[in-house]
Amino acid sequence: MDASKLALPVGTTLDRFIMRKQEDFPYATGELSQLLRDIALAAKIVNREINRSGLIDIAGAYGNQNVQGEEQQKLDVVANIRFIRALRNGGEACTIISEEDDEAIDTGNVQGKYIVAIDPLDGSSNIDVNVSIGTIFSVYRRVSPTGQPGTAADCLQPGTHQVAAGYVIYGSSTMLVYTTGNGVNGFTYEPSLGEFFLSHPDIQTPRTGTIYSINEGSSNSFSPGVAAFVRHCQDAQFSARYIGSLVADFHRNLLKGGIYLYPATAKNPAGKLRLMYECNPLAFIVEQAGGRSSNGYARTLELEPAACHQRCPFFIGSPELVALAERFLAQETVPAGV
Ligand SMILES: O=P(O)(O)OC[C@H]1O[C@](O)(COP(=O)(O)O)[C@@H](O)[C@@H]1O
Ligand SMILES: [Mg+2]
Ligand SMILES: [Mg+2]
Repeated sequence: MDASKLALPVGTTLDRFIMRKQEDFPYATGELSQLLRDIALAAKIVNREINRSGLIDIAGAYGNQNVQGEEQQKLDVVANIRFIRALRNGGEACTIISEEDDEAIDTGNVQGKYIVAIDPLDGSSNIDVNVSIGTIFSVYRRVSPTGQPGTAADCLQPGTHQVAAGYVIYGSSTMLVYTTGNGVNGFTYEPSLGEFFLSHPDIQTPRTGTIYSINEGSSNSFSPGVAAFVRHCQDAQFSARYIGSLVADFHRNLLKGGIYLYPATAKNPAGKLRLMYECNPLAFIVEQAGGRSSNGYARTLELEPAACHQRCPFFIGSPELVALAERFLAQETVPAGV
């Protein structure tokens, strides 16, 4: 009997993978690696709270509205506290842009070189009904000198300046998927060992697919181009899949091929999703996996942010499907201001 068969390797931990990747960058100083570890630690704690959210008094509304005018759920607030605390204690982030905070947060880490934009809990409408939810994060290097708090210029950088981006999906299993601009890798959480293990190396998204994800409840106010594209998907007998948690819809389509669309609608004339901590990080990931992302006209990563919580229309997924949707929109007259 080959003894090694008795103790099969458990795999590559996230920590070890981060360290190995750091070696790819001769001038790396370990700060970005530490920041990614800080995010992973907070994700483990939030995962524990999500898994037992039905048992502890963590369900339901918190009783406040965030800057978006959305009712904050208790888990939105808990996740926000956990990630901010981990990033503040970790010392690498000087400023945090969070969906749940009106203003950018000065962490006090004046030597910190990084800005983190974060959606602490994505898919809030699905929190209390045991449907997959997530966390989305984006990392930029500051442009202002260290030794002082981060500035507005540090916060409002286009997506092309991201040095890392990722998401955590709290689903049937918990996964962390991230990129530092060197491919996309996915790690599955093993709760009994408290470790993320490499489970999805070098993710590549299929060039096309037969899944489309859009809230058809808003179809009355879809632009003619969006309506025509949705009809095309229906005529082609694509599968309509819409969980209502961006992270979960994006993750499925990333692995299987497909397109997620959140266009401008009467209810959300500028789109619903936020450029800095929802669209840019997922656009960085999808492009690193061979996919495509735009606002229907311009590449998401090249959009110039004017405000931390600005929204934008979002088309993301398999490159051929997103390009096709853009062609349908191009046949429309371009609405003013897009
Ligand atoms: O209910 P709608 O309008 O379809 O919107 C669903 C979308 O809104 C979101 O819930 C917005 O994110 P938050 O939950 O972080 O606010 C996305 O996850 C999801 O894709
Ligand atoms: Mg969100
Ligand atoms: Mg959120």
